[in-house]
Formats: sequence, C-alpha cells, structure tokens
Amino acid sequence: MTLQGRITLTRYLIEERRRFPKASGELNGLILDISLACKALARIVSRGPLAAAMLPQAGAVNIQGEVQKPLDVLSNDIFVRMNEWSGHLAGMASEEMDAPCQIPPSFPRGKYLLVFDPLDGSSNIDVNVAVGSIFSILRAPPEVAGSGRDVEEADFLQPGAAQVAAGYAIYGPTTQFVLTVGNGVAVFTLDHDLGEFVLTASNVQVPEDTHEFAINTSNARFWEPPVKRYVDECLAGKTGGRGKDFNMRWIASVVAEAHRILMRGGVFLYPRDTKDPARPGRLRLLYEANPLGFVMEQAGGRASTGRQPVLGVRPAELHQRIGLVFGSKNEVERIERYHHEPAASTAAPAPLFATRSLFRD
Ligand SMILES: O=P(O)(O)OC[C@H]1O[C@](O)(COP(=O)(O)O)[C@@H](O)[C@@H]1O
Ligand SMILES: [Mg+2]
Ligand SMILES: [Mg+2]
Repeated sequence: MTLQGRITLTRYLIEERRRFPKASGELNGLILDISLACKALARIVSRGPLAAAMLPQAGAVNIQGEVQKPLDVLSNDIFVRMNEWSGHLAGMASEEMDAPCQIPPSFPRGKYLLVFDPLDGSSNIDVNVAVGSIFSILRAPPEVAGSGRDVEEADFLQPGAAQVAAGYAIYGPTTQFVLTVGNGVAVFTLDHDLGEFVLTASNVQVPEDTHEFAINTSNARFWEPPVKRYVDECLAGKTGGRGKDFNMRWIASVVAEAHRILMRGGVFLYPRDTKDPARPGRLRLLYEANPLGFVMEQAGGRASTGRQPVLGVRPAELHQRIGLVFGSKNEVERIERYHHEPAASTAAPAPLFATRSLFRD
C-alpha cells in the first residue's frame, strides 16, 4: 500500500498553514494530537466487548446528571493525556469534566483552548451503533496563554463564531475524521494499514434542499408549535403543503446524524421543548452545537437554535444546553421562518380544515 497521490492529514495541514506564513504550526500540532486521540479511541471502540478489560470503573454522575459509561471516562482520559503535554494548550473543557482542566505546571502552556465531547452517542456504545468524538478549538485569552494564570470557565464562554477550528471523528464501519479550519470542510478516512488519516473528500458541500429529517419523535408532545408544524408538514408529504414526501432518520448519535447530513443533506432537529423547562434543549452549546455548527456552515449548510444562528450565541455556562437545528440551508431557514411567524400561522392546521377533510373540495 503506498501513499502515492494520497494526502494525509499531516500534509493537508501543512498546505493549509501555507495560507498563513506567520503561523507557528501550533494549531497543526494540536489537531494532529487530537487525531491521535481519535485513532486510539477508534481502536478501542472497534474492539467492543473485547476491550472490556481495559475499561475503567464507571458509574459516576457527571454535571449533566448522566451516569458516565466506562468508555465516556476512558475517552475523556485519552483526550486529556494526548493533549495536555504538547505546549499548544492553555486549558481544556469536556462534557465529562465538571470544571475546566488545567495544564499541569510541569508542562508548557500554549495559546489555544480545547473543548470536547470525548464520546458522543453514549447510548449506542453497547449496541454497536456509530459513535464519535467532537472537538472545538478556541483562542485562549492573552493573559492565560503561555505561562499566565489558570484557565477559568469564563475563558471558554466564546461564541461559536470565534472558533479557530472544529470537527469530529466518527467510529462507524470506517473511522473518519472531519475537520474545518475555516476554509471549507475536509473528510479523512483512517487507513488501518498505514495508521494514517487520508483525505477522501475536500470542500464538502451540504445540499441546500433535502427530503430527509431527523428528530426524536418520542418528544413530540413537548415540541413548540413551529417545530410541530414543520414535522407535521414533512409527515403530510405530498398530500400536504410541502408537496413532496420526506423520509425520517434517528440514530441517537448526533455526530452520526451530522455526518450523514454532510454526505447527502438532510435536517436535524433537537429543538428546545417543554419537557423540562429548566433544560432549554438536550445538546450542549460548547462541545456539540458549536463545533457541528461550524462544520455545517463551512459546508454551505446552516446551524440554528431554531430562532437564530447558533454560532452567534454568547455562551453563559460551560455545560449550557441549547435547542439545535442544522443541515440543508433551505430547510433550516424554513424552520427559522416558522419560529419568527406570528403564533397563529405556526399552529398546525386543525384536523377539521386539513387538506383531506369534509369541508375542502
Ligand atoms: O436519547 P435521545 O433523546 O434520542 O438523545 C440522543 C442524543 O443524545 C446524545 O447521545 C448526547 O450526546 P452524548 O452521548 O455525548 O451525551 C446525542 O449524540 C444524541 O443526538
Ligand atoms: Mg454528545
Ligand atoms: Mg458524550
């Protein structure tokens, strides 16, 4: 097997760096360390129950109130260990760590912050369905970069638009690494023979239109009227106002939904709902919505809270949850329009007056 004519992640990053002659190479180093953590995780995930012996005890409850799975804990450790020593980071934050993670004083500090969801799709770990890791890279405030003060939660509360780079790894039938450094989206596939991520798609574009939506319909009774209207119209298909049939998907790993949508279009909704008024959404802004949103927007798609672009939201907390809608531009914009229309027009049509009713000719 040769690398002839094939571009590895390392080579791709070197080419990207040429666009910034003054660049120090620290960002490239950091992204390569993250990709190494993902390679290590891909190996463990692919071993499934055979890896049980190397998994830590779990069962602690994280700040989300979720019981941590052994692989949640191990993947978090792998991300921290792979990145803390490099000198590229001033600090880290993760779904699985209540507070920001400091760089040990024995290691040099860098100018970036890493925020990550080490294992996404935890409910799918034991049932052999695709899971992933999601990451977001921000600049550290100058007073923290280098040998400054310890990082604080406030340092991470930057809008998604401030991200320097973001992406995810998906551990499915193949392992892929998806990356944006603000110049389009590239997809790398892990070549197990070489142990290298090799470029298999660049400047990926999300189709503007789609006939595929993804939402957890078991929450339907908690949806707000604009979402209910949108889903009802998709379900009405050709017989309704959309005049076309829609198909539905739900994998319960947002990283896998994002990858499907990146590859063939679609729209994903985990909207704000009334299920738990204290929880304005299921997914987390800093390490799920923002990195996936950056990838979507860089690929010509849209990412929204349902009401506004998600990358414009100023975070208030490290583990803040938010309603999230992303994917094909025209669908996301339609959903936003429904949220901005006066309530009356967003109400789902009363069955009596629906298209197939006694009172319509
Ligand atoms: O179980 P639900 O309500 O369908 O939620 C599924 C969602 O929860 C998540 O698993 C949450 O992420 P984690 O697994 O990282 O906690 C998403 O990947 C997925 O979209
Ligand atoms: Mg997640
Ligand atoms: Mg997770």
